[in-house]
Amino acid sequence: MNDTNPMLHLEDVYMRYPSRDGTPITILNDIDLKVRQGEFITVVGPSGCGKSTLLRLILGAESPTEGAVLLDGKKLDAPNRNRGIVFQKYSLFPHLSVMDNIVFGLDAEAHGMFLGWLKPGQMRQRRRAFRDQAQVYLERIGLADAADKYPHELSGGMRQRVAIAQSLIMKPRILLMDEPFGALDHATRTEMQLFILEQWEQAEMTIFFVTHDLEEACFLGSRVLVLSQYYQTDAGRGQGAKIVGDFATPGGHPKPTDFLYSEEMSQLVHRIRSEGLSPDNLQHIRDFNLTHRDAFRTVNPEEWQREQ
Ligand SMILES: Nc1ncnc2c1ncn2[C@@H]1O[C@H](COP(=O)(O)OP(=O)(O)OP(=O)(O)O)[C@@H](O)[C@H]1O
Repeated sequence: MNDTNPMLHLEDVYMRYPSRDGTPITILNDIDLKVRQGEFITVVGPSGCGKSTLLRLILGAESPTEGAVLLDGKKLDAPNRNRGIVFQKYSLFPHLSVMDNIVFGLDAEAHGMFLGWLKPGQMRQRRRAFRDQAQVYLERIGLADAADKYPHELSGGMRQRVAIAQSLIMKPRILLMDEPFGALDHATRTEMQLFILEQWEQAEMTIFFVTHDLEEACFLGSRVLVLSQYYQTDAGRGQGAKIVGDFATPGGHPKPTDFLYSEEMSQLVHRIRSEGLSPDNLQHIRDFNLTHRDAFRTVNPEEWQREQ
């Protein structure tokens, strides 16, 4: 990686939120992360450790309490078309057709930029051009015949395709995906994994993809980041999450589908698990080796202790 000149640099980032009694709680603790253009970064870690917070910082929806998020060496501005986001649910407007959902971002942007000086005829022409562009994306996502349908008429997988197209049409440099396939059944999920790899290849984007599924993280990512708040430092027990693992995935990228079932992949999953996380077994940040089976699902310390 070109570490000296990364596209995105989270530089010594701390994120703190006020707790109920007003004292600040550290969520992200000194995150330093350099990312180059075109990486497919998957992010795993215990529930509540700060994965979505990390995405919000990269989106520019929030600013770090300390440190900086730099894009091309400059402090990140407010969210804009350079950075798209797809959530597990609720990315679509239920009252808009598939076509209008996809066109929405372009329309909103044009409305903000051109209102007041475009003549009605020009606006109509521009809108037609947007719809033509959306049609290209509809074909790309295999939903060319669904332009006039509404989200409630679509399956979960189809809805997520539309949500992805809604982001892609803005041609973002960075696509942020927060457990986008978490609500899908196994078959649809596999189909969507191949779909996003295809889109990533075609659009040459950088992707951040949060998931609780380690297999998914290893299959999709060119790089897997492990974020966790369970660690010790020389100063005592850690506060807030750090990046405790940063793995380049083998198998080339995008990987052949049979990588999903390969020995190489199960070794990587095992390695991440064994260098992973459990609240009961705090390790020094230098030598993580935490092995609870649910480490990457739910590790709320009280819950975990109750389960034992
Ligand atoms: N605006 C906020 N104010 C206060 N606390 C917040 C705020 N946003 C997030 N948090 C807290 O920050 C922590 C990290 O939340 P975040 O949603 O980033 O974790 P996560 O790893 O994405 O969780 P999950 O895996 O469950 O989706 C949580 O304890 C959450 O309650």
